[in-house]
Amino acid sequence: MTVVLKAMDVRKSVKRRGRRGEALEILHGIDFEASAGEFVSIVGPSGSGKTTLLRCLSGLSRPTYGEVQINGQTLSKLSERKMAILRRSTLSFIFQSYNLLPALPAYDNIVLPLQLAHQKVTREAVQQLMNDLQFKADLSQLPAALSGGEQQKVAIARALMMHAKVIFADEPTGALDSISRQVIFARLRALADSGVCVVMVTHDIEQAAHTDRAVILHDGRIDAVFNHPTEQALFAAMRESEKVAP
Ligand SMILES: Nc1ncnc2c1ncn2[C@@H]1O[C@H](COP(=O)(O)OP(=O)(O)OP(=O)(O)O)[C@@H](O)[C@H]1O
Repeated sequence: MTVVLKAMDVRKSVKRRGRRGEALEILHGIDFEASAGEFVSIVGPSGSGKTTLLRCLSGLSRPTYGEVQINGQTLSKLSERKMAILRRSTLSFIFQSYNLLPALPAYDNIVLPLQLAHQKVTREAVQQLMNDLQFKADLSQLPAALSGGEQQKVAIARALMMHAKVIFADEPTGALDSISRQVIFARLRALADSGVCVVMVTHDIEQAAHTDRAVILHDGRIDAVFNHPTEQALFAAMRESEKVAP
């Protein structure tokens, strides 16, 4: 399998407010690899650094130390322009907070990245995908008129339409009912099976157990890695380091 994503000794510090700029290290040296066709989950307790890691891996945030490579390109060495091209051509993001543009109807939110990347898209293709995702609302609505789950589906559709080679997803099904959760998860699973590299942050151990590899994060460090994880193994590992109540 071709490695498409590689992180070497990634550290991330932030400046703490009101503490004379004192730095707080959130990630303490993360090594990570993911290949084409691999579905990797990142799990761990709240505050363990999952979102921070995903942002560093995806180039949305610059590590303080160490480096991230996507398709052999070191992100910190890319110009803004080259990074923008890489984002448009190769990467897709599903954010925890949806990141929809409030002034644009749902449909426009979905197709905007495609239009920016000069890719063709038809209303039928978008409607078909939304039907598959069991999106029942009107695509001409503004995000504010949609429920949290519907907004999440719009954000997911926007990412899926891009035909990206690497998908970064932060709690992509957090706002969804259980049927929708399964539908979206199955979609991501199928994309990975077709050769896409999917990296997903999740609190859902059941879902993580259906990914190819689960990385457990604890206090900004990788605590354990499971290839072909099982729910039992993941729960045991989380308990082991007192991350979930027994
Ligand atoms: N910009 C920032 N300034 C200060 N602290 C931050 C900043 N970003 C993240 N943190 C802290 O770093 C830690 C890790 O945050 P992060 O959001 O990565 O955790 P997480 O594992 O994704 O949590 P959750 O599961 O709750 O989403 C938290 O303690 C958070 O408060």
